[in-house]
Amino acid sequence: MEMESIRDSYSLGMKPQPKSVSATAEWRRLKAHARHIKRMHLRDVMGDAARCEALSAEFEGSFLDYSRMQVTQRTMDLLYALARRQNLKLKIEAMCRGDKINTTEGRAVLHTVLRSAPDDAPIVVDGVNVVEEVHAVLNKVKAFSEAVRSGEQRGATGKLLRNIVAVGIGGSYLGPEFVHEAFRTEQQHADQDINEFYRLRFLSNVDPVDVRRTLYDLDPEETLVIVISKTFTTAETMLNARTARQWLWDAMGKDPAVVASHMAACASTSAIKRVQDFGIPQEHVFMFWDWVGGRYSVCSSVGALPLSLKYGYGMFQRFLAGARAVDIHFQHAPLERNLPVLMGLLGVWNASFMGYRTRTILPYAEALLKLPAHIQQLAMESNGKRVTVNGEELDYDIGPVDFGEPGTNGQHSFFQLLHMGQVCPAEFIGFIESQHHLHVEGEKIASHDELMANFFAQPDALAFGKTKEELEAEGCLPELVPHRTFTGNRPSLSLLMPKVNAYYLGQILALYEHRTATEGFMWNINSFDQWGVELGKKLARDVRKRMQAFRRGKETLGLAGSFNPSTQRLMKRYLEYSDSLMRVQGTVNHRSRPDAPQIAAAVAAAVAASTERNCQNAAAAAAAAAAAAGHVNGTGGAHVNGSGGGSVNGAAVNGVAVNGAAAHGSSGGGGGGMGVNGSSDGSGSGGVNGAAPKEAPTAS
Ligand SMILES: O=P(O)(O)OC[C@H]1O[C@](O)(CO)[C@@H](O)[C@@H]1O
Repeated sequence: MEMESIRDSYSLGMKPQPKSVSATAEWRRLKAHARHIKRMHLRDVMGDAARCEALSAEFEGSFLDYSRMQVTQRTMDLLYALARRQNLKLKIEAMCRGDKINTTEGRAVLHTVLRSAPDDAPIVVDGVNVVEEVHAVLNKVKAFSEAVRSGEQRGATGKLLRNIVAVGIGGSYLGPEFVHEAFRTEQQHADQDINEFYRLRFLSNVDPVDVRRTLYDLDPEETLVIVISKTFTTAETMLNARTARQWLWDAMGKDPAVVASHMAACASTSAIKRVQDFGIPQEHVFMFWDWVGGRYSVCSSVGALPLSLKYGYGMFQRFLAGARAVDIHFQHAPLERNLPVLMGLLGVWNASFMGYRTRTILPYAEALLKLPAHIQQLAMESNGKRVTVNGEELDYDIGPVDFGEPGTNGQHSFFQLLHMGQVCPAEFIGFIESQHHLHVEGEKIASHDELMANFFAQPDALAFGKTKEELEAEGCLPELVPHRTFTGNRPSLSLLMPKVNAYYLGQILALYEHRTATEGFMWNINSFDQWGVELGKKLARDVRKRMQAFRRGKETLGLAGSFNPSTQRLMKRYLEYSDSLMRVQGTVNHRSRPDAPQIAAAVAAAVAASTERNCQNAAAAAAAAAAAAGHVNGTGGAHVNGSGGGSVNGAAVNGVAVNGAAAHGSSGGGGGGMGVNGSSDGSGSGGVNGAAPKEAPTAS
């Protein structure tokens, strides 16, 4: 469909849009109203019981109180008027029926179908009923996860597959991880010993430290690696996937049965050829679709597969049910009673009319430790835009910077700024029931009550502040009064939910997905593409090519004409310095934990030497240190093995890989450990626990 016709179909039946929403009368009224509101202080209106009552809404036991937002009923009425002007309800309907509202990619946006019921009315995309496709995949996930958990599906050597390693990044990681973090302590599953038997880990960063941390203590024969990538092209994910595959091959041989038994994939239909080329059999491929954005994909096989393997499919079904409940609420509740719509309108009010450029998410539940990170990607990759759906520059502020931490930890991190720095609207999420009841004998208060005392107190501290007069009345030293005055009038909303279980976790997920979409619809932007992530990836490809050429000796360090002087200088320093360090060979023995101080000593020695601007000293220092360990290889480098260890600056460096140490089957005296290879020529020869690279040192 041509862009024009897609846009026309999308705007079918909608009021004609002015050039910019900021040109509408509704927008101008809100702008004028904001000037009035800025003269209001929350401490002057928070005593109005009728106002507090009016500025709240409830859905299925989840209670939203937004009376500490800098709004009045008039504000909300003006926001509802703008929502109607912006055809908000029609846009929600268009999204949920499968219109191709992601106009720059010509795609529908149908993450709601991921939690549809099997007998829901068909939703057809490009001639296909996607409801049927969704349930075919969910059934496949159910069958596979049950086969693995029952022991029917085992590894290549017959062992149970108890370790699940999910390889993915961005939306192929952050959503599943936030849910995993919450499920881990959810009592309903914790009682099931079988869930404790399984270990779920996420390998997202291409940093070899993430590889090591994820794999170091796992038995490859007991491990199922799931490669999660919509495109199956993301550089970080694919290198980590090849690394994990090599790790499996190192342990069990390069037999196709190894990948067939120990790897699976979640990928979009357009990536199927790449998945097959990687060697993963079709029965282990769990599709999702181009009409599911990465940051909206946790309800697809992206979340379903790892979470069902770890917790059982039933848990994931309850999670989907919670999300579905909010989907229905979002589509049918009136604006004034619609929780995600209210949160979205308040987001628009704060960003576009009150001028707040940041927003903090504060779940008062440690189980939601990873929720802020998920919402960061969801909100900022969706609404961090600069043009409208029609490509016109925005002439109004949108998309705040989102950040957050669980309470009460956040209070000891950035609350100083929240109370006395720039104004940053806060979103407090609290729960009536804890996942874990604890009242220590002799303590006057149960731990969850202590947590929730802060959930109730902090919003008032932000809203009311503490005046100069109050401080003086308390006898505050005059010279401290300016430093201890709290201006207050800092907006927040409070969401009080029953508990963190699978169902309400699904509700939270959908609440924020639909809050994000509401903001985008109001701002007239495309919340479902992400062109902004492309340029950095392309430049990294250029740098990668030059680094590989240098490592292969085909590139002088001049790098002239390729990069600006700053990048050239930085790359030159990195490449020279790391090249010298690579003569310090060691193996990473995944089964032994190099001591952090020892690593620090090794690197400190190399850094100390390099500050004399002579990178050769780094190798000399490291070689001298390793010589002290009695292992010097033929190439003048130093081999510090995984067992006897060596010494660098007096600290024993035990099994430390410094910047791409070559690896080989044995870790010297360390017994059958593994090395993760980045061999000195950068060619990656040998791989994880592979044959020693050609220039690998041999322990004397
Ligand atoms: O699932 P893929 O295709 O590997 O993409 C991973 C992530 O990279 C992005 O495309 C850019 O961050 C995200 O939207 C996506 O979730």
